[in-house]
Amino acid sequence: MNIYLSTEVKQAAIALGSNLGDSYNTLESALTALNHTLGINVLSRSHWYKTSPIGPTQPDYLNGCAILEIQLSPQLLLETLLEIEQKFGRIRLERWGPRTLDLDLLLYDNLIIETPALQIPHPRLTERAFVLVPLAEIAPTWIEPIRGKAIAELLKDVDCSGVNLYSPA
Ligand SMILES: Nc1ncnc2c1ncn2[C@@H]1O[C@H](COP(=O)(O)OP(=O)(O)OP(=O)(O)O)[C@@H](O)[C@H]1O
Ligand SMILES: Nc1nc2c(c(=O)[nH]1)N=C(CO)CN2
Repeated sequence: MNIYLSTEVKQAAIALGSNLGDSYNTLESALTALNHTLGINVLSRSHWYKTSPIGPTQPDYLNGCAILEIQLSPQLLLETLLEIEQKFGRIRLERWGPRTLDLDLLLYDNLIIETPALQIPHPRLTERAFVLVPLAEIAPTWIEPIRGKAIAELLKDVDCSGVNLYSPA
């Protein structure tokens, strides 16, 4: 892939998830891979959380979020996330089913994008405690541009009972 670096540095928020294989190592390695990508700098990251699965019956997930400084367009950033998913052998058998690595682009600066291939903010961001809990840890004042509400405010509207801090053994 050709990389076109912008001179402007923007911020993006991403979600990471895994519930197949060695999830902790996969998630840590995915963050390292992102940080080693031209045009991406991992600015901050949340703790990992063990979360009850939403969707079909499947193992618990490890979830977390990161804030990236980026010099890539939203489309190139999404392509990069999809490439890293593939690199970590993403296996996905069904919609919302188990996977080795899931990377979602949640927010990009204050942009709203609604195309078939890319929606920002991520359409299910505001309903997912497994995303809002880690995101609120690192970006509580970031305003979700469709609702015009801060992440810490959106967190108040979801049930966080299935989201627990994870400490690696
Ligand atoms: N903001 C976004 N972040 C990640 N993928 C997106 C986004 N907007 C659109 N997509 C598209 O959605 C496609 C399918 O995503 P994916 O397979 O991760 O869905 P899912 O994980 O099963 O469900 P969910 O989207 O609810 O997390 C991706 O290939 C990508 O092209
Ligand atoms: N707890 C949890 N549940 C999920 C997750 C996830 O990351 N965490 N991802 C899904 C598909 O995107 C479906 N269900």
